[in-house]
Amino acid sequence: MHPKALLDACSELVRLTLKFDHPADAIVSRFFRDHRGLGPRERATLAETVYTVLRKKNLFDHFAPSGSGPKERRLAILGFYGPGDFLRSALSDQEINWLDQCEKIQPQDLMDRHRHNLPEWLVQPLKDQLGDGFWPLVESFNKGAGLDLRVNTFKAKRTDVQKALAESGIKALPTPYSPWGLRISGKPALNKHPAFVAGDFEVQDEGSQLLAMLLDAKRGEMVVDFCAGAGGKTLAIGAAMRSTGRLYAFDTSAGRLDAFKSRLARSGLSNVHPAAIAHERDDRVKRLSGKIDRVLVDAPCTGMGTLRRNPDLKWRQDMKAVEEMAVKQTAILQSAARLVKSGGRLVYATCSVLPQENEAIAQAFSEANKDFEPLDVGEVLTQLKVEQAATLCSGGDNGQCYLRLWPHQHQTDGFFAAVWQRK
Ligand SMILES: C[S@@+](CC[C@H](N)C(=O)[O-])C[C@H]1O[C@@H](n2cnc3c(N)ncnc32)[C@H](O)[C@@H]1O
Repeated sequence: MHPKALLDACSELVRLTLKFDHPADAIVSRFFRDHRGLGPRERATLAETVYTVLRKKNLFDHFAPSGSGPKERRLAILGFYGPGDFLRSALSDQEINWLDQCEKIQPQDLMDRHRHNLPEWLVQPLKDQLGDGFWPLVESFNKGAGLDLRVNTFKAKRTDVQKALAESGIKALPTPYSPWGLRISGKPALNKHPAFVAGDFEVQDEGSQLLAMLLDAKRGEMVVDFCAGAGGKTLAIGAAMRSTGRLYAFDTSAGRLDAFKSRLARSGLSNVHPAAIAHERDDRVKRLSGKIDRVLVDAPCTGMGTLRRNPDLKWRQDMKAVEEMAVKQTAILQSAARLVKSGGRLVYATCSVLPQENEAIAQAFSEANKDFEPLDVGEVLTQLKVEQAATLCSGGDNGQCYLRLWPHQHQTDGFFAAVWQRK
């Protein structure tokens, strides 16, 4: 594609994304569907340009007024993903001049808001928790995420998948904490790889793998993944159960559960039972009350731990959304807890880094439900032979009460988890 045409396409995609009426990944996928002639490189340029604009929106909004032409074009120029010469061949002299001026500005000459590129409502909660760690977190949010795989241990061994990938020229190293994980260098296309097609691995962040591990589901048990969505964690739990027992995958979104079906077929698991529920107090939930060995509540959340992948989320939410989410999370956790039988385990998890969606929900639940005894996540992970488990945790007397993963410290998305045992 000619540089001018590619820049025009980038500007159009930036315009569509900045309406914030749909998630950015959905808008990008739709754009690609509507423009089937785009090649892989052009798609990469388009997607990365849009994501850079979303990541650095405060900074680019600060630079844009000194340029000329439609705003989305100025933003696309600033965020353009590709060689500088290629971009400049699409620009007017005036635009080249402006871009040169913008690129000369040093980070130390900028105001904090233009450096952190976060909405104000999100800044203080992060600074309060992290202190000096705030800027390293910001840096990792602005870099994009790596690529982790979870080996389907029901079908394959981690070393064998690693070898199969190496034979195709894909370098994969064992993840530091999850015994199921491989971390890939670069972003190779994997969905046609024979090992993927055979169901030997799934793409899954190492943090998500650790959440599924915390459930410690065993062969033959009755288990519920209460907010199963597209089933990422369900598959990990089903494999841990060696395809035995019964694993219910509940979700209020029938669409997400549908998307799960092809992954489930590939996984080879026969113990998973997806079921759409109307809400958390659905009759199906009532019928299973007190009968379940382990329940995972991977609650809907603001997703503020996933800003490396979903930078649009920070612009599409606010404190009011956090408060509304907390009400929903409390209700779902309370309802899901009724499923757990005496001696059974309950895990509450989010991919948010905000205490309002995490510690606050867990503490309130512990106070209101004295029959649920909080377990130290650090101890649970140590028993599961996860290396350096204590460094993944925070809270409580020994700092090991909750799982607390951070992109800048653990190279995972931001995750939280709390674990209880019913007395
Ligand atoms: C964080 S996502 C789950 C991701 C999924 N566990 C995975 O690993 O791929 C939260 C899910 O909760 C579902 N959800 C929202 N409200 C719910 C409710 N009241 N009961 C059950 N699920 C709900 C959403 O549809 C969404 O799929």
